[in-house]
Amino acid sequence: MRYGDVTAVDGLTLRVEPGTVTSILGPNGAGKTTTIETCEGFRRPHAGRVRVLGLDPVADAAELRPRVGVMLQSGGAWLGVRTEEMLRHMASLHAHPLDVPALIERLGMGSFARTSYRRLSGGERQRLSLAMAIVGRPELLFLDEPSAGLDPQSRRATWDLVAELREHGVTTVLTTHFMDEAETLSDFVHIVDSGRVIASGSPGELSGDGSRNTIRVTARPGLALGPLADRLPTGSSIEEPVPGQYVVTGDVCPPLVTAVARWFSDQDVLVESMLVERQSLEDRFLELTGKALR
Ligand SMILES: Nc1ncnc2c1ncn2[C@@H]1O[C@H](COP(=O)(O)OP(=O)(O)OP(=O)(O)O)[C@@H](O)[C@H]1O
Repeated sequence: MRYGDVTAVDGLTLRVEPGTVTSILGPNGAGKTTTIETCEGFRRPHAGRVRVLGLDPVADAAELRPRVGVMLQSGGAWLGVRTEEMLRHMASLHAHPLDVPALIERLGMGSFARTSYRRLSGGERQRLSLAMAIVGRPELLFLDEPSAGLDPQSRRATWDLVAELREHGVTTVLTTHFMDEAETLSDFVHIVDSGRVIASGSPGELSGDGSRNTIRVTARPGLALGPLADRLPTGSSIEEPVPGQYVVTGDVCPPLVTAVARWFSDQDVLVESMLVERQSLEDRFLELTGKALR
């Protein structure tokens, strides 16, 4: 996908399994929104093939519309319309919509049900957009930064809703900058940078994959580490950054943990504590995409 000279999405390949929650992560400008909008049929790809529920999002838009829920990054409602009115309108476009008052109650929108869109706060608009996306009981849901600007309560309510929809077999594809959101909600995560997928997997696989997992050992200070360093596999290292605190860095696997424990035992040193620390999804994200601002 290009905008003039800018190639926003560049040979990106990803597949979403039915009934799962998939998160697309990436720095600002990575191409997430463009990807999602292409799947929603709002943009026609310049090259490549996009299929949504087996259909072409542009050519088969009429067939897809009732089956797909879309939450855009910006609004989707017109300024003068009241919250409940907008939801009732959306519901009227679908054959078997959710009950509007129940949805308003479920998403805590009662206090602004009669407020016009123009007067809604950013978070209230977000909640209305989410409600608009799900009121038609979609099979597939696209959520572009669903919890941006939400307070913690609304964020949790959004997470609960996505998890509940998943239990009912709904497939969700979302973009987010919140790593905890991706970690909590997703079955699969795709990290996108410069219009391409650069890493994919479950949140556990992605964060566990990294080279920055550590074993932290507390024991008698000042041990000579050379002999242990010699026993460690290539790519691992050990240091004592604080007296009595030893840190082994590398591909932390069960044999490495055993080797480290055995070495301390061979020195007749009592290990006071030993902790395996896995890097977080955020650590992995920064490792893959770099720390420079975009
Ligand atoms: N309408 C447009 N016209 C020109 N360039 C655009 C347009 N929309 C997006 N771009 C450019 O395409 C690239 C990808 O943008 P996109 O909005 O898909 O990124 P994103 O990953 O969703 O970013 P963010 O996290 O900031 O929302 C960026 O370089 C952006 O400047």
